[in-house]
Amino acid sequence: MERQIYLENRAWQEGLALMMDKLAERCVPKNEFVDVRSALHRITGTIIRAKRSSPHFAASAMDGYAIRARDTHGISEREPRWLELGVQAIQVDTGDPIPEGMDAVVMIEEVLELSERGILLQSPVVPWNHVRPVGEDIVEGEVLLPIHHRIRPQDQGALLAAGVLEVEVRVKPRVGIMPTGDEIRPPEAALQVGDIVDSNSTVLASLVEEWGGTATVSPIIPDQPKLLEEAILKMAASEDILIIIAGSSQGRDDYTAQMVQKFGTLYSHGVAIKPGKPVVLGEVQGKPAIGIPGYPVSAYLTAHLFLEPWVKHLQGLSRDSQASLDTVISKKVFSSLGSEEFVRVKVGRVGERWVAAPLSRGAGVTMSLVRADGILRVPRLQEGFHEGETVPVELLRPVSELEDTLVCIGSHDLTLDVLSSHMKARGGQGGIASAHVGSLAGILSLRKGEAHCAGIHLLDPETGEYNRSYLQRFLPGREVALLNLVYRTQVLIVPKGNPLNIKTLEDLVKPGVRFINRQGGSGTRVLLDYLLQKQGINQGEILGYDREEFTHLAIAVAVASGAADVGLGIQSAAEALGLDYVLVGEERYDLAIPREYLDEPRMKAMISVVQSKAFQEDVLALGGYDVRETGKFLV
Ligand SMILES: Nc1nc2c(c(=O)[nH]1)N[C@H]1C(S)=C(S)[C@@H](COP(=O)(O)OP(=O)(O)OC[C@H]3O[C@@H](n4cnc5c(N)ncnc54)[C@H](O)[C@@H]3O)O[C@H]1N2
Ligand code: MOO
Repeated sequence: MERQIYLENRAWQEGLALMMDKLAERCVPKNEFVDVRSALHRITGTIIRAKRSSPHFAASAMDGYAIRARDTHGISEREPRWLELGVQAIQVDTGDPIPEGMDAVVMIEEVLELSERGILLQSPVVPWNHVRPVGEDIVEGEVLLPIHHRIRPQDQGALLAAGVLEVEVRVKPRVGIMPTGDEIRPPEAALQVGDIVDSNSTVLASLVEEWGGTATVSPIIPDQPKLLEEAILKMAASEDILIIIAGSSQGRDDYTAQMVQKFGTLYSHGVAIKPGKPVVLGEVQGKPAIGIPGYPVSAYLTAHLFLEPWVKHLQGLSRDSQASLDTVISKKVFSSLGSEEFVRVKVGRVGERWVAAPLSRGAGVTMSLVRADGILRVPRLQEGFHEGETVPVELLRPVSELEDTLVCIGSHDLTLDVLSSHMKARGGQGGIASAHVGSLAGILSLRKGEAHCAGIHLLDPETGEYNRSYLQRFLPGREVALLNLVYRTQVLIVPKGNPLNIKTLEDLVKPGVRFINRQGGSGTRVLLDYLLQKQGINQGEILGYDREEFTHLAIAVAVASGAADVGLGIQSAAEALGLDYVLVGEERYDLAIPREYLDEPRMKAMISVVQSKAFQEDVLALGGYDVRETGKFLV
């Protein structure tokens, strides 16, 4: 088969419209009847009408006596009247049918006296007093639910009350999901180097369920045209929508587009989005066939853009519009011209403003989706957004949760995640939204009013003191508290067994030693530069001094993967990845908190967690931390 090298670059809306125009009329919703008791969340396929009235008999609305209203004409306080029990007054409870001939109810509290003879009343009663007439709630033939309504618990109640036992709903669209790739393994498999767990199938199947469809996941199909062909044809025979995961781009084993072309029609291979560009849009045997790119973030996003509309279409629905919020961007976002980019962001409210902090952009970083509070779209013809620009964010979490979130921008430390989960464990919804930009950039975020607190560890080379002088320099005139979070050990992170025998900073200039550095403005970088200067070591002689990463874990990963031989970072990052390390020194890591946020309930909740024993014990368990001043405000 001939390989097509260039992907198409039309707007994703155009790609979807192409598909819809060709297929929508052929793929139409179907109806079925289901028992109302198991119809929760199903979509009505027609107008649903009442089969009987409710109540279907006149019923007493109160506990008391059923009477004839006319028997009470002329009664007053001065002329009370006895009504004979069993003849003029019959005892009823709430919900009982009104006995033949009676037309009103008096409540038991309104009866002046009760004897064997009867009840004594002192005021007249109007007809239908405390009687629920037939059909008060529902009248036979009345419309109960419109078409295309998602059935809720209260709807089930009304349907049953109205005598509807079976309800006509849309048949759930059947989505076939086919994971492909020689390297893809089922979740329970023991993994060899190069193997990848099939996580996408489950994510896609769950999305399909959320959208009202049912998903069937096929076994994992290896990258062999013959097997792929068989599997696609089998899926086309039984499913309404076909999903082929991976094999969508240009690799040697990427066959999805060719398969779609061979057995149906290929409408578009590629659309102008990022991530998710190589998506395959087509039709096989009259069914929508979508080739979903293998990278997990790309898979999630393309499923939202192209699969959701089809699952909804087959139920007669259109896509729900996403709640959106105007936010201020905390960090410049670059984006390439020509593609619409979907950037995952954390969102929090600082003072009167909503702030969005961009998360990792990699299409393989599934945690960016787990952490994300929203998605920021950078339009095709724009090169990104400036820091401080106001932009709309589509929300992935309810606003109430975000209201509760503390925004912490600054240096990265593993204890921030522990802190966040302790806050949530105490019943707070929000926890901490942290963005890792380095200590100095964190202080600047405080200056711009974009964060409640900044994690900082900045050594003043003049005084050997931490943090305070930087606040005085960069936030002059502002009252800022310093809450100690931890003291932590900075180490040279080296591979297990320390093969290059690195002992001191001087070893960084040994021939062949490849270093990996932290970004300028990070406290770790300031510490490194301070120590190098003190020891008279020339930065220029360190191979890799210019290679930068943004977090301690990223440094540890670079060493673990062999991309570098050594980097400076915190001990807990080395321990987290099972690496060896050489002690360099201890440093102070504080949370800088402007005065005006100290009294906010979510800030008070955080401070009380920092001061708690349970939090400090969890921090110590990470290794490489000291909590001797944790939770203390330092001058
Ligand atoms: N030369 C080019 N290379 C690539 C291009 C390109 O335009 N030219 N596009 C890149 C982009 S963008 C994406 S997205 C990916 C799309 O990849 P494929 O759909 O072809 O999928 P694979 O290459 O097989 O896998 C990519 C990645 O995803 C993992 N994967 C696959 N299936 C699953 C699954 N079921 N669960 C979890 N993860 C899965 C797979 O192992 C790979 O790591 O191509 C770029 N390359
Ligand atoms: O477009 Mo791909 O989906 O970035 O990774």
